[in-house]
Amino acid sequence: MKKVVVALGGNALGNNLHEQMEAVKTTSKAIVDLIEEGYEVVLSHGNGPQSGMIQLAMGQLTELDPDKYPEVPLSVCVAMSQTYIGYDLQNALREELLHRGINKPVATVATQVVVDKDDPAFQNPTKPIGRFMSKEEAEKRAAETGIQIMEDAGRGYRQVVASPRPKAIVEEDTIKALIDADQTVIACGGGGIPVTQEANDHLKGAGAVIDKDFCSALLAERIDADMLVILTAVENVAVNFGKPDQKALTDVTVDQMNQYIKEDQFAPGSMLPKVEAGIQFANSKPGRKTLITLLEKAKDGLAGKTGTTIQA
Ligand SMILES: Nc1ncnc2c1ncn2[C@@H]1O[C@H](COP(=O)(O)OP(=O)(O)O)[C@@H](O)[C@H]1O
Ligand SMILES: NC(=O)OP(=O)(O)O
Repeated sequence: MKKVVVALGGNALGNNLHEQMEAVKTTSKAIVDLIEEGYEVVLSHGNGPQSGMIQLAMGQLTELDPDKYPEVPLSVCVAMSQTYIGYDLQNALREELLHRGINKPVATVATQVVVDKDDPAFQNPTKPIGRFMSKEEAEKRAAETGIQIMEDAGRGYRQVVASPRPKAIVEEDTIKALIDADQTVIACGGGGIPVTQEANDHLKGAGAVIDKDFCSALLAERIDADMLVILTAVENVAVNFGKPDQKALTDVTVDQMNQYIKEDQFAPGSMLPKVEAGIQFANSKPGRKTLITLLEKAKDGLAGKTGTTIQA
């Protein structure tokens, strides 16, 4: 049986609970299609919009009464987003599996991911989170609250936070045990809850949002997956993206992708981390491949009919 890690884009999960509950229905159909095809699927997901939404909501409580509601660290907002999204996803998957007569338990693992406290990313925030804003609104919020902002792939302005590289998955053995028990696992949501290793076995929450594509690549390596499948809002990675001569990429080697990176073909904070994570996984062992495509095209992409495939 082919083992695949499917990384689901946070921007495809909707901007509120209602949108998310609708989105996970479509997602579940696409994922159960793969399970029916015989793939062993491990699911991860983004949380960019959701972690920002939770941080904003928690911040409003603090503004109301800082003594009663002290500031909630970003690591806790990420933990909340894992359960907020995992809960909806696991319920929708459970329902879709049962409707198709497949008796397969689904579980979300609250996953902590170790980052290096000296990671230079802590000094250079690049991860867009929360809602999209106009330039004027973003600049006003930055001046009022001290947040850092960045233009996000032609879609508007967003807050940016530190995004250190994932080094180790604390709950790796739990995830493997659930896979071995033939359960469908949702893990490393939102790139994992960022923690640093401290003295006396203590794990301390870090103020960051790990890129879920890098974390999914690490997860895929650690569970010895055959393929990393990154599902996002475009069917193909493109060169000259957004320009009249835009060209979709289909089968690309790691060397070609590295050349395109040198040419600045992929936007930082959106497509660049996907391509870099895809290269990392494809390079980690002979035969491993990464597919980047649309959620609705996952089945066709795995059948080699569409999407962008990266291999060494
Ligand atoms: N070269 C490129 N090719 C395709 N898409 C690109 C490229 N550069 C930037 N993008 C943008 O990246 C987006 C995917 O990133 P993002 O929305 O952050 O991912 P996620 O689905 O994980 O939330 C695409 O929808 C597209 O707007
Ligand atoms: N954590 C993360 O990478 O989320 P998005 O995919 O939603 O940006």
